[in-house]
Amino acid sequence: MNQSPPVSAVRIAGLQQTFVVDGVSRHVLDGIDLEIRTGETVCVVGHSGTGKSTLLRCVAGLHRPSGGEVAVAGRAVAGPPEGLAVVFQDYGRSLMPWLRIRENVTLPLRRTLSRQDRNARATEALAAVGLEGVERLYPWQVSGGMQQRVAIARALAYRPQVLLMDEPFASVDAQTRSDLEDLVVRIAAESGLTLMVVTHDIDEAVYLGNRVVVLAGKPARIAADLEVDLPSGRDQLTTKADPEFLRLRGEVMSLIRRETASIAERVSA
Ligand SMILES: Nc1ncnc2c1ncn2[C@@H]1O[C@H](COP(=O)(O)OP(=O)(O)OP(=O)(O)O)[C@@H](O)[C@H]1O
Repeated sequence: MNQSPPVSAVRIAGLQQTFVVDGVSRHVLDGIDLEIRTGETVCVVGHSGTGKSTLLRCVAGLHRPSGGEVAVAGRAVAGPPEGLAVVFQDYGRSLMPWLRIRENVTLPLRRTLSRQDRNARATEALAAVGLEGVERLYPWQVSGGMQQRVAIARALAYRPQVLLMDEPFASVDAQTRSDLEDLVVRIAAESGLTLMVVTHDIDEAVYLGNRVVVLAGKPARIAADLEVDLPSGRDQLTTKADPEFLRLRGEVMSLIRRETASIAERVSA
């Protein structure tokens, strides 16, 4: 049988991004080529200010690239693409405090689904993130970790094919962070979602990812694109003690350290 090759969920080719602020131009991304296969989780790490969020925002259609191409599910991105959802770090700003949790989750579905279908989706998505029974509360009546679960539920209720997460767990405590990481691992395995996660945390990147992409340089390029060859049933204790986890973690860390050292050299020169 003649099968056509699967379309990449995300395809980035020759991406350039330059910002001009007060007449001063800053070249942030230089020729980024990246392909994310359907169902894959790709984590993007790099030094602070390297351009990780800029890359994610180009995929989300929130920045217009200065050059190159971005396509989601085979379609060129010219604005927020259909079938794509984003979870940002700051749940405090992404949830509407005057809406109950159920209404926050159903908000993006108002134009497309009946009230009954929206509510069914919300119930299902809130259950998927372990948040039953809080539908009628307001976001400020639940903990920070629960608010971030609501933000994830809202993204899931939309049933995206591609989910982008920008430092999604940076604002929660360490225990909540590992719970949310496990939640994402489970959702990715069960739903077949394609995930792109931007994170500062190297352990998190290796734990969540099928691949870890390291951005480095000014302007930034892809310094490494590493396959994570760890068993899929990941677990905070056994996976993080696996020799392959420790090897990859060390490799990513040394790439980022090398970048930090070269920044320090440039500053002192
Ligand atoms: N809209 C914008 N206008 C001008 N400059 C911008 C804009 N967005 C980002 N930048 C600049 O681009 C560079 C990369 O920013 P970006 O937020 O993508 O980095 P990052 O790697 O995500 O950083 P961090 O890890 O600290 O969040 C920074 O120098 C930032 O000031």
